[in-house]
Amino acid sequence: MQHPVLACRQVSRLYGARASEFIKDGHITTDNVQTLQEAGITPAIFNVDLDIERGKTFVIMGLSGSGKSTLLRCLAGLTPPSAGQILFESKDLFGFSEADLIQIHRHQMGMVFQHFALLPHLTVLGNVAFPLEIQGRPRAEREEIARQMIRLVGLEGREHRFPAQLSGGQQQRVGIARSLAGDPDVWFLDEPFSALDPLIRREMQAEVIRLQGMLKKTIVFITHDFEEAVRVADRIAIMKDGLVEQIGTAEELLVSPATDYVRAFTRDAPRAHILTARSIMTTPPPAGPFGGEVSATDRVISFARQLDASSLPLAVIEDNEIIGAIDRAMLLDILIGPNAQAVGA
Ligand SMILES: Nc1ncnc2c1ncn2[C@@H]1O[C@H](COP(=O)(O)OP(=O)(O)OP(=O)(O)O)[C@@H](O)[C@H]1O
Repeated sequence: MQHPVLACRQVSRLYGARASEFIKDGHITTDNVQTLQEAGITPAIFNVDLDIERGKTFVIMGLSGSGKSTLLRCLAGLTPPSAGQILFESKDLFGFSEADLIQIHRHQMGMVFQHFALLPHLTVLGNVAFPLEIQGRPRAEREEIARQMIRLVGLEGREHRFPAQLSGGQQQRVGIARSLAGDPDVWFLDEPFSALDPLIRREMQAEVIRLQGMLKKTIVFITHDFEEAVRVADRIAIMKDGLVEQIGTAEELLVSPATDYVRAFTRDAPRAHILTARSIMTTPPPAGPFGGEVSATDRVISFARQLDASSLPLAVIEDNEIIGAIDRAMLLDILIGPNAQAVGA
């Protein structure tokens, strides 16, 4: 198996005047979060273990204050952990010299934040070319790359505008183009779209998916919106009070939530878009007849109409074999959730 691009090994970050009393030889001296809290310490992240695979989109989710930004900043080499190790390409990220870390930031990592952080006195072209200027590339080369990036995010023709002359969505496109200009290996996006209107937000999510399809970056994406996570993620980590509650695909989180918190977090998820035939089918399948066939990996949304119109169950196929069946009565459970209750009930 390929090594992960980024990994956390027992990573914690503590805040508070007495934090150092609880750190010895690179480890936290207690497993008990409450002990830390009683000493006035905030474990912004606590004993986090995770692997981020190459070319995949890893989403970090959780409510405000759960530790998402701290985790991202540790992964990006911006905030050193109080204990544990961040591995970047299997090497200790905070073991690099400051000069090497600067080179990693310039050449291998790109970042987009919620507030676009564009340079107001530079044009779109100037903003997008800025990281290339820092890299020391010649003017002609950086302008050519910047123009390509501007085209990539659909802002052609607006190269000479200033940030204040752009809408929020357009500004964030500039942020995206700028973060990609240096051709980073890892692309960090910290709630990149939460300041945008819902419609623009969906457009930008589609944009990330489109860019990811073309560029195959490794992405670390923070959001507190599960629907957004479902749209962009390969895998999702759900955080609560500095702890990672569970890591899995959206479907794994829905089908086998590890904690009540994860179950509650995913309660309003768009189930038909997430669940596949495999995770809802009954086995062994009945002898038939069947009203049609679906593949085990098909999402419910793709065959919901066919199922609704069929009085017979659908056969679920894998490797040319019938491995299960789905009937119409299941559709309601999926669409409204098996334990849904009327409001006020
Ligand atoms: N520099 C700091 N000094 C003290 N406490 C901090 C610092 N940075 C973060 N914290 C605390 O650590 C916890 C996690 O913060 P963090 O910003 O990582 O959460 P978050 O999930 O990103 O929240 P949000 O969604 O609101 O951005 C919070 O309780 C926060 O107050």
